[in-house]
Amino acid sequence: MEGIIEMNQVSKTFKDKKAVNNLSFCIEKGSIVAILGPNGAGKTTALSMMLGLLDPTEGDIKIFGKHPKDQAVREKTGAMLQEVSIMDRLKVKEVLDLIRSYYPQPMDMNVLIRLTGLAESDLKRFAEKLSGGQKRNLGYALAMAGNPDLLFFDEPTVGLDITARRRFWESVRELAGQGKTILFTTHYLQEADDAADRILLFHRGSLVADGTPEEIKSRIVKRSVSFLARQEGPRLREILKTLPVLSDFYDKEGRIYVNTENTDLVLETIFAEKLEVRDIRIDQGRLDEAFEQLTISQEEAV
Ligand SMILES: Nc1ncnc2c1ncn2[C@@H]1O[C@H](COP(=O)(O)OP(=O)(O)OP(=O)(O)O)[C@@H](O)[C@H]1O
Repeated sequence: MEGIIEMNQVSKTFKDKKAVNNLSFCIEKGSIVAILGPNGAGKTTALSMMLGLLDPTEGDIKIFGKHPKDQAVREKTGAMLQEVSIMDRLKVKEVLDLIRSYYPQPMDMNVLIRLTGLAESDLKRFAEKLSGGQKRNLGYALAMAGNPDLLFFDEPTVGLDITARRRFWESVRELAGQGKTILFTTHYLQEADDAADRILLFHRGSLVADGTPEEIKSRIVKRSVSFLARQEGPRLREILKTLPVLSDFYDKEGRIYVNTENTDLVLETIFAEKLEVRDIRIDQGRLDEAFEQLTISQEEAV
């Protein structure tokens, strides 16, 4: 696979604050990657370095095999940052035409309008008169105006309603299907899970997990097998304690919970040992709870 973004031991320090700490990863062509992390995790700083807006204190960044500030890289890159700044006194169509004119092969205006959900009537309006959500759509259109191969979005769905959010992610999927590479930041595990092929989990400037949403979820979400025991004899406890996959086990309101990474093995043991249990349930912990726990436990480890 072709590496579009290569980060090699990249750090950024502001005075004595290490905002990004020794990041190394490679992002492949056509992928949709989420940088996920709580406030202050270093997401925006990392993105700004990839865009060439900030220089790393240490390490090396290559975009399309070149320095992020290289003109050839800029021509193939689009970005929508948290604050969408829009030129005053220009109508939406005029702004889009102006930005498109800077690029050798801009995106077709009709495609741009379709993908971003800007209405025909929006095009004739002054950009500064648009609503917050419409300004975001314009920000998205401006990011794509040059028909870039690589797109960066910093918290792209903040302030968008559910319909606009869905349209946005559908269009991002379409772009990835055409071989474009997309990197976005988010605070929400659910959004990263819904939209990304790969999640880079940041905490306090460091990369603490890297994998598919399934891998990240299975790492951080606890699963449990629970049941009611007909007789809560010592044999049951002894057998449960021998399970190699056990991470925790407790009673709650008469139900026994076995927290485990391998629910299949717990079930197999229950049946093989003919344990007298009934009403067996498999539960998956909530994603948001698990994410919160992970970031808290990372904080405690620091
Ligand atoms: N220009 C700067 N000068 C000093 N410190 C900075 C600067 N920019 C960022 N920081 C600090 O670096 C850390 C990482 O900030 P960054 O904005 O990258 O985090 P983030 O993950 O994008 O957060 P958020 O989700 O709140 O946008 C924070 O502690 C922040 O205060």
